[in-house]
Amino acid sequence: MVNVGVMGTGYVGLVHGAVLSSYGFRVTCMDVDEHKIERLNQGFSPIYEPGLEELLQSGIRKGTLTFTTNAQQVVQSSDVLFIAVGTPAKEDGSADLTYVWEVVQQIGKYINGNKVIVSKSTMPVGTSRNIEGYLGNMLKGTPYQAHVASNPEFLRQGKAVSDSLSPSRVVIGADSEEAVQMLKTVYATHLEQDVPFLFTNLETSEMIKYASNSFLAVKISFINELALLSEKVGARIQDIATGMGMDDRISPHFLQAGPGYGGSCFPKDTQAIVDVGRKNGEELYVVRAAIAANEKQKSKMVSKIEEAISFDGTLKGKTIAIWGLTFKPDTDDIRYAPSYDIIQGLLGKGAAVKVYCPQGMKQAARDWPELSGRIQYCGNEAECAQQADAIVLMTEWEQFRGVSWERMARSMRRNVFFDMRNMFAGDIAIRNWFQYYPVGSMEHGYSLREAQ
Ligand SMILES: NC(=O)C1=CN([C@@H]2O[C@H](COP(=O)(O)OP(=O)(O)OC[C@H]3O[C@@H](n4cnc5c(N)ncnc54)[C@H](O)[C@@H]3O)[C@@H](O)[C@H]2O)C=CC1
Ligand SMILES: O=C(O)[C@H]1O[C@H](OP(=O)(O)OP(=O)(O)OC[C@H]2O[C@@H](n3ccc(=O)[nH]c3=O)[C@H](O)[C@@H]2O)[C@H](O)[C@@H](O)[C@@H]1O
Repeated sequence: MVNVGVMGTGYVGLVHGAVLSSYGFRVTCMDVDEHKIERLNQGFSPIYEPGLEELLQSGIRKGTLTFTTNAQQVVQSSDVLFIAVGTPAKEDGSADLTYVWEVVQQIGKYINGNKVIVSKSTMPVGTSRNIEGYLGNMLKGTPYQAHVASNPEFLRQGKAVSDSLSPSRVVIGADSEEAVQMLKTVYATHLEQDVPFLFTNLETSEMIKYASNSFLAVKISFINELALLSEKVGARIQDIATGMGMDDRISPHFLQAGPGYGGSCFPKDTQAIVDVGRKNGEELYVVRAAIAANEKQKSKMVSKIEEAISFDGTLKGKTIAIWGLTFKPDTDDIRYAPSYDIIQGLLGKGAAVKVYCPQGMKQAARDWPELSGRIQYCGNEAECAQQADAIVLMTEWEQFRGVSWERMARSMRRNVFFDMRNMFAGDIAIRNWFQYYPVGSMEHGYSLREAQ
């Protein structure tokens, strides 16, 4: 039986480790964060991800899943080591590989046999080759070999467990036959399930990851720009997306207009690939435009709110209720969430801001200290809406479907609803109580009859 080590227990490492343990592999997950490891050893998931805690507890019970802060232990007890640490953006947009190199140095220091080293983290092209070179040097004069592979992760937060159990594809970049064979063993279940596999070299595999995320970001920015135009010319963005999506070559996915993409990956990965382009003398104009359009989208949303509710020419004295802080539903992650920019924009224009989010409030209080004392955290949607002039729905949490529009509206000073996700675009009831502003159609001129 193969022993698996995973270094880094974030959204990717933890889910990956838990899923592999459910296939019966003996998995050790390692992290430098002692508090996280302590919680994990008690069977608690440090992140909110549907289905994860059950999987963790089952692995712990069966004895196939263990957690440690000891790098030596994980390196020496594993046949295959997955690197799943963060690769955040630096100030200049390039990927910060500090954590990756910390891990690689630990592997070089403690390696005690032949190992397969697999990058799951998203790393700029050339990084795996550098890791191969570094470990090769470290192992000179020993009988050991480090077989390096790139195996990018494509899971989505909020669906991380199901995406890991049934991935869209498995991409394996490797020159070494040992690495390929090891990964075929680890992913035997996916091979049996006929999940598509792509074998390629290290560089191509690294690029596939950035290419995929950048392309999705381009798609979102494209539809968002058309949404802004649609609001001016009387077209309806959702119907445009439907019409475009009927063409198989375009596909209907990732054409949902909104306040701009966020999360820990699209913003940083688009910047990182532009940086790689520059360093190699190739300006990536399309990706750069997607980044610029995303920034524009967020500031346009602030202007839209300002124009609609500054009946006396200012946002000063207006209270705005923000529903949803996380960058998408079913996650507690607020990294690069568009809600942050919109809150800052509204505060900058003098509005008072109240917020409610089913999962993101603890994180916001911790990670956005500059907002502390400037926004009011609320216990639920109703408390947030109370005495507000407008509600701005930033994240499409399903629980928002359960609210009573009448109750909300009656508790507010004014009844304006900005639906940044078009969650209620087809809902007649909300229009009985609110002046309703979706993204990408000419509301509130969009009448009840048209909505039917
Ligand atoms: N979050 C996501 O949905 C996806 C992320 N990715 C990529 O996967 C990588 C990891 O992302 P996340 O899981 O979101 O990151 P994360 O920030 O949630 O977790 C990273 C973990 O690595 C740990 N760490 C840092 N230095 C370490 C060291 N020297 N040894 C052991 N552990 C260490 C941190 O304490 C943290 O727990 C990134 O490159 C990201 O771009 C890829 C696909 C999806
Ligand atoms: O590399 C990563 O980390 C991951 O990044 C994204 O996954 P994730 O960030 O979890 O979330 P998405 O569902 O892709 O959404 C990203 C952002 O785009 C926005 N979005 C998405 C789709 C859409 O049509 N419109 C839109 O505005 C979402 O609201 C969110 O803010 C990719 O979808 C994953 O395949 C990839 O593995």
